[in-house]
Amino acid sequence: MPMSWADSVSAAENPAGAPAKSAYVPPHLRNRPSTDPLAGPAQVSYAGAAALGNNDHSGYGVPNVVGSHWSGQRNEYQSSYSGGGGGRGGGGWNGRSGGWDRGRDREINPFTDEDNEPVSEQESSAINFDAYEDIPVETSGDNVPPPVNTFADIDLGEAVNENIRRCKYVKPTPVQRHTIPISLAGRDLMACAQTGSGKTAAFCFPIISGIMRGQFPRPPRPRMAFPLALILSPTRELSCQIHDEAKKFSYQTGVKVVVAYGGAPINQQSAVIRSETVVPGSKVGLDNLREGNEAELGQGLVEVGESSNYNINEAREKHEGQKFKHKMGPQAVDESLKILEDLASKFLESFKQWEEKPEISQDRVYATTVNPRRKSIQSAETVKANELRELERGVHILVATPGRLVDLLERARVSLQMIRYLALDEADRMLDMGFEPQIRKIVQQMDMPPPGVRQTMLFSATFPKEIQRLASDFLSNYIFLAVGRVGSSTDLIVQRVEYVQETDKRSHLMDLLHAQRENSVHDKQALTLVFVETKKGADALEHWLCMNGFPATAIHGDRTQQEREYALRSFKTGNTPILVATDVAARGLDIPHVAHVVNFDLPNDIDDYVHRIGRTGRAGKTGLATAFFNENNSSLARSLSDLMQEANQEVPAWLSRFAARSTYGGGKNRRGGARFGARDFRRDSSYNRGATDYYGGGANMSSGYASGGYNNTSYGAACVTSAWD
Ligand SMILES: Nc1ncnc2c1ncn2[C@@H]1O[C@H](COP(=O)(O)OP(=O)(O)OP(=O)(O)O)[C@@H](O)[C@H]1O
Repeated sequence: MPMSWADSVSAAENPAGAPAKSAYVPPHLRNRPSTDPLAGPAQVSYAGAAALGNNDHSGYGVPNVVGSHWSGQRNEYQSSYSGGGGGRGGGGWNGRSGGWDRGRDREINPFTDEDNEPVSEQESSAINFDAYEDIPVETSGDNVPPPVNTFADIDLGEAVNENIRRCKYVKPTPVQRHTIPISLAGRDLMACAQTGSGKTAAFCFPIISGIMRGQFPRPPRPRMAFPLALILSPTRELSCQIHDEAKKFSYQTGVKVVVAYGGAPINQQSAVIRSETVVPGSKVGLDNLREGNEAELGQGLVEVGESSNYNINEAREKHEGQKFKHKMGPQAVDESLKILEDLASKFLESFKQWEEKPEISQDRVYATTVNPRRKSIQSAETVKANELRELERGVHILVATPGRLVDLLERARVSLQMIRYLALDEADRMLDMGFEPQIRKIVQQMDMPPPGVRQTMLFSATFPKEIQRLASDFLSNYIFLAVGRVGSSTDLIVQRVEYVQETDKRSHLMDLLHAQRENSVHDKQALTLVFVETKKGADALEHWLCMNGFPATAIHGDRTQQEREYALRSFKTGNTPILVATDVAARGLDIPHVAHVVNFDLPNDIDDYVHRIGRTGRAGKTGLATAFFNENNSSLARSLSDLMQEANQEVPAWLSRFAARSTYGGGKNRRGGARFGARDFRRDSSYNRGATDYYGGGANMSSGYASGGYNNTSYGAACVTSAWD
């Protein structure tokens, strides 16, 4: 007879009640010391989303959702573990004998990673939860599960609870209080909450907990990954960050998280040799060469040649052992670049052939190409053997950027047919013009179960209506949740706008930085993030700042992955406390101690502004954002002025005059109708006109927030049509 998850816990702890036969053990219960070594593990039944109170997901019983394909799947799921465990090596979802258990033994403790030093008690208590107390919350949709107040109110499982303690999260943030019960109930969700308010944990906790509770079939094919959950995000850095967070939340649970993102090297070691010694951001690399460090090209080459053992031999023979010795003049540098160029084409050649012959060793095969403009080596295409190996070992949660995932799907490295949970972080960005085709391909045109079978969660701080409309294709009878005003910035960020002509921007920035330096003698960790509009602009400003004695680094889409990672690390550690960035760093990145965000160039869209300034003022901490505004930004004046008013910021009179003159621009969501992305687009009268009633015969809007309530706050203040009007 099937047991509930809670029963299985007690059964595992009480061997007397355990079935005699070997049976499936949820990952979080494996490796627990048993009082009776002969007792078999507990048997659990599938208790996925459908069984957790979801009133619209009938799980695999959803009739005719996509025809017989899914009906067949359902039978398979039901039968896979009946009778308990069987099969391979005492269970383990990935079908590898003892795989998860061994993996858990070797699991690196993410809480001791030097990049992720635990937050001190003092720092933790500095998180100002009071800042969130009166935050307006609105939910709409059928039967919205009520929010919880504490983590103890939610049954996430002891292993996750322990990790929450390790993270020093004392209580859930508002978005977590509302979304976790909704997600645990198996409901689809479109959630909008302010930057830095804890959305990552809000989607990770229920996914991890759901996987721990669930019972899933073994993957049908070896050498192909069949993740149960997919988390998509728009940038490599954000995917890595989510991966790091998810690893912490799932530590010692047995749930395995893998990240797949484009452009990183297969082998960090050889990549470091190439990128840091030979040519990172060209400048540093070439300086390295000039200043006497050895460029260990020969060594890198040998590694590649030996492991790929394929077509690279020619290049290897030619260059093996070559080292570029110190004090290289410009001529030697040019010469080295020429050799690198030659190598790059060889690598590319080898890469192409490898693509056709995947049985060839994947170790350390990578392709590079030379970017002549910047005279640097760029990883054009990278085959990441480590990543592939990780995937092959089995994965529960795959965190990926869309491009890389499409690549893996097309090469049949990953199948989405077992996906139970789909989360899109920065969902509005993922569905705007740049990403939409890739997302549609992944979600609708591959083998992912359809809405209603999988559980889908979309998160962002901004949610323009047209994007909501697109997103609804991916959802089934979903709940819309808005925590804080949709698309607004948090009041924790002090926003300043200064009128600065283009030609004065640099000197103005210099003044700001000088003032900051004087004021922050004792605050060495304060970091400044400077946003510019173009990649070229980022390079130029970085260079200019460095020349003027301000240690700066830069991140943008033309930089190699190694350069991007290096820049971010250098910024985070405070080695270069100024980071010049394009919008590639605008979303999601959670960098402690960013005290000041400068919009050197303002973006064209107010949502981008919201995300950019949201790199400061996170998790209840305060921050400062300064924007340089001039005539070129006129189209943003009105939405910027409104946004600032809503966040109780002082709006300069000159900006109000600009705003009065201009119509709405700078924010597609702001045009027409209620502003600030307003609320659930299904509540628009135009939505239901002549259309099927989304709520199945009568909208049931509920304001999910009991205490406070947004009507009691100042958010509907004079002059401002808030999202809640
Ligand atoms: N319950 C909690 N208690 C304390 N800190 C928390 C809690 N939940 C999350 N945090 C911290 O808050 C910070 C911001 O979280 P997160 O990056 O998930 O924000 P976000 O809402 O996704 O922001 P963005 O919109 O910019 O992507 C992180 O440092 C995270 O560790």
